[in-house]
Amino acid sequence: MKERNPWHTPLTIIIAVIGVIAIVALVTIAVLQNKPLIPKYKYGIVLDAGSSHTAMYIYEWPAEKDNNTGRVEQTHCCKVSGSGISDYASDPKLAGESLKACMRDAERFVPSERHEETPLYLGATAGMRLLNIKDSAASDRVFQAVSESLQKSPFSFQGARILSGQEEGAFGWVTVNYLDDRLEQGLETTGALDLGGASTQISFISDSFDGSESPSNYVAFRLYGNDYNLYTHSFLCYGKDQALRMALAHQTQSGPGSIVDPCFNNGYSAVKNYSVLYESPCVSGRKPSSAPQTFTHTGKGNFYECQEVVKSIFNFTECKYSQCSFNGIFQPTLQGTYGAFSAYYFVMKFLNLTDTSVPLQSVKEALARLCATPFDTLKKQHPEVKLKFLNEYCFSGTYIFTLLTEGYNFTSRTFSDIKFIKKIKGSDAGWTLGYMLNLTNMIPAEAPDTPLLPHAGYVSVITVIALVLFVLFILSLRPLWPRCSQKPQIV
Ligand SMILES: Nc1nc2c(ncn2[C@@H]2O[C@H](COP(=O)(O)OP(=O)(O)O)[C@@H](O)[C@H]2O)c(=O)[nH]1
Repeated sequence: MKERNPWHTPLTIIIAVIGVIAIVALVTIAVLQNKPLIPKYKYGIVLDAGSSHTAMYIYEWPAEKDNNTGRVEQTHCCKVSGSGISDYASDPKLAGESLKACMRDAERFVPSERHEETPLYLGATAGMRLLNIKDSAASDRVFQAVSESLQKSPFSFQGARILSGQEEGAFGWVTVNYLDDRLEQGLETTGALDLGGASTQISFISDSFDGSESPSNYVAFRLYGNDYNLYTHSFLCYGKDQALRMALAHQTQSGPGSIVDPCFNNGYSAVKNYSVLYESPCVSGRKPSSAPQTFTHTGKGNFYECQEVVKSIFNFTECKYSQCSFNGIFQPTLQGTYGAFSAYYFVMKFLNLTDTSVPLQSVKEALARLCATPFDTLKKQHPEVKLKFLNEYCFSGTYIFTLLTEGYNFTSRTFSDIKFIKKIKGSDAGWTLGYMLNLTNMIPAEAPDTPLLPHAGYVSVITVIALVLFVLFILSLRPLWPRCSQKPQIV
């Protein structure tokens, strides 16, 4: 006769089934309870109304993670066609019209059920700062027109305003460090170098700076439980387009009918209007009293001579502080690494000079070669590059080199601390993300509480504990285990 399996008693089978059901239920509940919710995103839109153009950025973050960092990402960027809003001073309505195509784009990228709650900001930078200096009524009319246009969008329009240079510098620094996850983790921060069309910003933390020597360059932050004493300065008129105006103004002081410019390649020639050149407040005070209507601008392409012209737009001597960058502006000792973006990136990328491990002398030599290249050859070498940019690379490269080395005092040792960047983890480097994070209170002053274990770790621990409990439970029933397999003992 076949012997019965001693485990096949009704009691052990019932215990095993209940045990398995209990474990499955425990793990299922743990997984469902703690599973991140189906990603539902929230959105924010920032329009960067720059001097040369406007760009719209859409950011998204998981709805349930408002207070965590490293989670806000740029999902879309739309370049507004045409020029910057400050160029519409004579016809402000067109400034509002120009934004419409990108706003329609935003309606497609942001799910319609989120439209109403999505904040929409417009921040204007140095182009509008200059228009405001030149004609504040015209600047108000431009803001009126863009605000009316944005109010018609389905988003929650939060206003249009000019950012101060200090805000532009500080928010650029926040963006770079946020995207690099340096703020939440309390890591050493990286400085931010931003070169726009009309202004340039430098922002960094220096141990030697606590704000006492030059309070106007000081911004204090408390982020994720850490205090930061940030040095920041924005140089109005030292963006690359206004710097070029100042260099041309220097060369046309006497009102000549033509100039031969070492910062433009040999073979370049254009007729330029005196009144257009001198309309900017950066140079308007220097307009020659007698000059023809136009002048012929031709190039001769010489880096070393160009550097002399570029140096003439800086004042390196005046300084009432312990140390200065230029124009009598205090700057503490450079420290740490730097992310250089916007026009720094465009120009250095074209020049193939984004690798800063090359010696400064090699950068100089590359610039000397570029400036010495005849313009026709340059056009043949780069048929894909827009002429308005190609014309100016000799000037722009020389300007960047001079600004960094003579202006901010980067040396052949510290130059390699600069990284020329466009994006970090898919989001553009610039002030817009930092601006939105600040306005939506998305970076807490204190570090948020974090769960003891990550989700996967939590589920594993629960499963292991459940199994151990089950085994212990079975073992505790040992007295009930059938003993029929034991041999009868002989007494
Ligand atoms: N070489 C080059 N320059 C660019 C490009 N896009 C913009 N720029 C120039 O870079 C400068 C800075 O541009 P941007 O960061 O948009 O500055 P903003 O308009 O002042 O905000 C301006 O002089 C622009 O004309 C590009 O694709 N290539």
